[in-house]
Amino acid sequence: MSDVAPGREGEPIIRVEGLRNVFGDQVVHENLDLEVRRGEILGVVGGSGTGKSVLMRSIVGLQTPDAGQIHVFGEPTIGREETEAVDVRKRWGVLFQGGALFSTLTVAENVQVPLREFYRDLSPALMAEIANYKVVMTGLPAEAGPKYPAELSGGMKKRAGLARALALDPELLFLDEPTAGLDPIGAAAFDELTRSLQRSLGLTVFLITHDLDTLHAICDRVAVLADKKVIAVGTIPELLALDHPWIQEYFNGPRGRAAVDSADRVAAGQPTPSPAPAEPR
Ligand SMILES: Nc1ncnc2c1ncn2[C@@H]1O[C@H](COP(=O)(O)OP(=O)(O)OP(=O)(O)O)[C@@H](O)[C@H]1O
Repeated sequence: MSDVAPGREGEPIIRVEGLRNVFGDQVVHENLDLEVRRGEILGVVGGSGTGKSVLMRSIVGLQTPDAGQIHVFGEPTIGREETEAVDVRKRWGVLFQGGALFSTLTVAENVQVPLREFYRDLSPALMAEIANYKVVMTGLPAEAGPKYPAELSGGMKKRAGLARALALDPELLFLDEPTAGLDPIGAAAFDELTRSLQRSLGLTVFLITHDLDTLHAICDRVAVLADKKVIAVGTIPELLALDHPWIQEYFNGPRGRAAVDSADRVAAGQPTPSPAPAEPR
């Protein structure tokens, strides 16, 4: 666990109980429980189609589950009108898969979207100032603000999406496969950025990923989705002690072992094939 949010670290900030999601005759979640603790980076893993994104969408209110309870910051989020949940929604930011930027808006305008939604009274000058600050905070050059998404590299788009997710100074950050599509160096740099922002801003992070290097580099705990539920949550050594076949294959397969070797080299201060550069890619 990280050393942020003194006093309340470890308290559950998200509590999911008995979640059920069904699409037609496909049961995606059945009796799924999960707690996310304040101040942690929780990695969420599972095979393709196990319902990681549906879980995230359920938590942030974009998917209405068929059963179950979800509390975020102690407030129920299921079945509430958007206007009722507004105080809770302001306290989180979401980076969707691929960045999900509005292609007709500049980077700075994209970052201003949540500000316009929740703080309509802010002056245009202040909104522009906040947006520029968030852009730079994610490691993008200030000149990226007036650019359109099509003018950015994949890594820069992810950073722009992150800047938008941080627009409202959230306490809780949802990241859906943030390093997917990035080369190993860009992915390592994004991991580094996530960890440093989480520490400096005291964030709690819900991070969906397939990236074993990310899990080893920055996640405090990992939740494993399989069999329609969260079958285990813990540190990687704790998970490795379990004999579930998917967990063993995932963490102990060739890619899992390579990620362990890489993490060990970082811990030992030895050079690795994918050092994090200063510049965004
Ligand atoms: N709106 C929807 N309507 C119908 N089926 C859906 C809907 N959203 C998700 N599903 C189905 O639910 C299942 C879980 O989808 P989800 O996107 O959560 O998986 P995932 O674990 O995030 O997968 P991946 O790792 O491939 O991104 C999939 O079979 C998907 O087709």
